[in-house]
Amino acid sequence: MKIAIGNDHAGTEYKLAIVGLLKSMDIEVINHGTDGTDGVDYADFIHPVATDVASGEADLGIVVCGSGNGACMTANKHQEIRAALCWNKEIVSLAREHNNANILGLPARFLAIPQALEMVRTFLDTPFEGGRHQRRIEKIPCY
Ligand SMILES: O=C(CO)[C@H](O)[C@H](O)[C@H](O)COP(=O)(O)O
Repeated sequence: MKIAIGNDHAGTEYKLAIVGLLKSMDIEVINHGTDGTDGVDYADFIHPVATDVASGEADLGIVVCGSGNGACMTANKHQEIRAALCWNKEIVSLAREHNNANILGLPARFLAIPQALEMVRTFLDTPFEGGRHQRRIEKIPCY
C-alpha cells in the first residue's frame, strides 16, 4: 500500500506523527507536505496528494490543515477525489463504509495526536460497503 500525505504549517506535527505510524506499518509514504512551521498556503501541498490518488500513484491520501476545511476543499476539486473531513473515528468509518472516501482530511487544531493516529488506523482498516452506496457515490461528480 502507498499513501500520499500533504499538510500546511498547522498540520506538520500531526503529519510527522502519521508518517511515523505508517512507516511502522511498512506502508510506503509520499510526503507532499511542508515539514516546517512557517506559514504556507495549503493548496500548494494538497493538490499533489489529490493528483497522486486520482492517478493511482497512491492508493489513498491523507491531508491535514488547521481546520481540515481548506485541505478537503482543495482535494475535492479533483473529479476522482472523495476527501472526507473527519473529527472522530466513527465519522472515519462511515466515510469509508458509505462514501468510499479516498482521502482522509484531519483538522489538526481540533484533535490530539493519539486521536488522529487512531483515525488513520480506522481509515486504513475499514472497507467500502458498496451496494446502495456505490450508486450514490457515482452520482457525486455529475455537476
Ligand atoms: O485553511 C485552513 C482553514 O481551512 C487551515 O485551517 C489553515 O491551516 C489555516 O487557515 C492556517 O491559519 P494560519 O492563521 O495562517 O496559521
